[in-house]
Amino acid sequence: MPRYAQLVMGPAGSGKSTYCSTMLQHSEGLNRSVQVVNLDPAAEHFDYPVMADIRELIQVDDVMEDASLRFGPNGGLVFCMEYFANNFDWLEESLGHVEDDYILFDCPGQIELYTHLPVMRQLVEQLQQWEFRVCGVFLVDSQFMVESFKFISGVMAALSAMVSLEIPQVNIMTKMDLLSPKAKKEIEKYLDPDMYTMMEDNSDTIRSKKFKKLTQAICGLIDDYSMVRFLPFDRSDEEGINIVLQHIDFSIQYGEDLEFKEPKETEEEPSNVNYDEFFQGQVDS
Ligand SMILES: Nc1nc2c(ncn2[C@@H]2O[C@H](COP(=O)(O)OP(=O)(O)OP(=O)(O)O)[C@@H](O)[C@H]2O)c(=O)[nH]1
Ligand SMILES: [Mg+2]
Repeated sequence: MPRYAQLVMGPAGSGKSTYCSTMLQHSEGLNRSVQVVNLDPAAEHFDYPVMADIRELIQVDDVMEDASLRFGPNGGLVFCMEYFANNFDWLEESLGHVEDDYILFDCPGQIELYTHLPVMRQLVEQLQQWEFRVCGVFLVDSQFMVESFKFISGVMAALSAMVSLEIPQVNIMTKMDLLSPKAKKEIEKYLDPDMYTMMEDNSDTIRSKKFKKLTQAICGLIDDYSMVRFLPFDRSDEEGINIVLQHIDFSIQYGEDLEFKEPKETEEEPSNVNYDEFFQGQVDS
């Protein structure tokens, strides 16, 4: 039986932990069993119950306090993640093995983890060895995507995660509820972008010829290969959350091997009781 995982990634503050707790609640509503693992050794608070927490293995504060290491917060986090990569047996033990496992991994926000450090790729390879089908979920804050140059850098960040992890990836624009109606309209063009038009709209602002050419080449590459698309995510919109979940499920073929489960009987009982009472009433009268 395959197991399923979402690797929830993205820059600091992009909404990863909120996404995990929203997705967890949404899945519970669908009667689906989903668990969350916190992989952020610097996490201070999150509002979901965890199946496992990396802070039981190692914490950034402890690393920073260590006089022989002398790390700051960023170096400390990288150290923690490397320590984690050398101790995957901790994760194996914490995960156990439940039938139809579906696990969300809430990852740290340091962008270098997804661009050039090997840790996340090692994690993906390890999960695949444990029979997980892994989907990368890359979150970007929609507030920072409403201008085309910010958008291009968001696309590049998502793209570097895609290239370095080599797994299916769903890109998401978070915090859509915070956008004004005007910005919401504006952002539609970024969800399914035409990179050529976007580049032309802004080519006057690029002064250097070399940069103009480079931006043109990057935009062309992204457009020609349909490399990056974004799905909107509004934590209050159940239908939208479902669309995101369907895309992810599809990319890891979730559901194909599932056996049919009888619906829970407890939900049926009250209506049966009412019928019984109704018919009893008919007989009595
Ligand atoms: N309005 C709104 N706020 C959100 C949404 N998602 C996240 N936030 C807020 O954005 C802030 C950061 O969210 P987190 O979920 O902690 O982001 P994160 O990516 O886990 O942050 P780090 O782990 O520090 O990298 C919090 O104050 C959240 O309440 C959203 O969809 N809508
Ligand atoms: Mg977080």
